[in-house]
Amino acid sequence: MSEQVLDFIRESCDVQYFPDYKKEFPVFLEALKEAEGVLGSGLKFDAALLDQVPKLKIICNTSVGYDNLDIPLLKERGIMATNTPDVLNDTVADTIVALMLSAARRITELDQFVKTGGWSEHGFSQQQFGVDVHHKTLGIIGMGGIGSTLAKRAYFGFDMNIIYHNRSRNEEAETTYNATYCTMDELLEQSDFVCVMTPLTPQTEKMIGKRAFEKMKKTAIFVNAARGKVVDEAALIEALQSNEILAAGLDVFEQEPTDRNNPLLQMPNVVTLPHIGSATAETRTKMAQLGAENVVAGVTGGKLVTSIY
Ligand SMILES: NC(=O)c1ccc[n+]([C@@H]2O[C@H](COP(=O)([O-])OP(=O)(O)OC[C@H]3O[C@@H](n4cnc5c(N)ncnc54)[C@H](O)[C@@H]3O)[C@@H](O)[C@H]2O)c1
Ligand SMILES: O=C(O)[C@H](O)CO
Repeated sequence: MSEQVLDFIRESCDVQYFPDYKKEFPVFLEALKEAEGVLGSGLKFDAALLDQVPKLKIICNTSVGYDNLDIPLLKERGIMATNTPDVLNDTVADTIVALMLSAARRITELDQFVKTGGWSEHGFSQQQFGVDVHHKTLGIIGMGGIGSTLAKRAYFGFDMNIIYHNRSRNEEAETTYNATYCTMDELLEQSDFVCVMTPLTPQTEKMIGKRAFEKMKKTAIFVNAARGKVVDEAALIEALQSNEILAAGLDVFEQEPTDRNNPLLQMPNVVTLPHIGSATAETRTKMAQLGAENVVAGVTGGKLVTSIY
């Protein structure tokens, strides 16, 4: 949270700032007991915690995903909740393109090859060729804000054929990026790149599992920048180990931070990132500012900018 954003909130509210609330949870909890609003990322409130914070009117998530929040419980308690949609679409879509390119062109693997002397010792061989991204078929599961921003880059920047699966048709993506709606099975069977971009919900949890990987092409590259739990990670590991798919680009994992012994971290054909989809200085500032506007509105009785319900 930048001083600028904190100052914006301070114009209307008393602020107590915890750069890492988990490290000083008892002090944070004491502050929370008096709080009318809370702003942060990954905050979790169960019934027992809510019982201790009677003045709380609003929880502002500084992320677009809000699977950390128990929405039915918050509604029942009359507590408002907000997230940060749209301001991060471009940055997250850029990250996904980076994962696609890195996995297809073996960028991180070859970076290590050069830096550890492999190139000078052994030279470059055709076994190290990658595969093209341009003119391939990109399947997007979850054609929302980020999915359609990715479609734009893939269609205009890489001449890709866009197919998608979503809860409902996205007419803008169909007309602007020539995206074709298809069933999940059709998408899995036809895509060269499968990118999942849905929220984590009871319906999407482990949505991509053994059966889905079996449906994919053997040459498919799987990219997940949504939430780790949308994928059955054991099935992903198995699919990579048995060459059911070619490679993967992952920004998110079932457990974060990932366990050092997670087999995905040992695979040269898997590109990993530490959940940094939106992590640029510019975008994180926009997300914090949007959260700040919401928290001020919630505490002072104003109109919320991006209410979840
Ligand atoms: N890696 C990161 O840093 C990062 C950054 C931003 C968002 N995310 C994740 O990405 C998710 C999507 O973000 P967004 O801003 O595009 O959200 P969004 O709400 O704009 O889009 C999500 C899309 O998924 C679709 N969807 C939901 N359930 C579905 C289902 N069962 N089957 C098919 N489609 C379904 C929705 O209809 C919607 O079109 C977030 O909820 C968050 O979990 C991750
Ligand atoms: O949901 C989100 O916004 C990301 O995961 C965190 O930036």
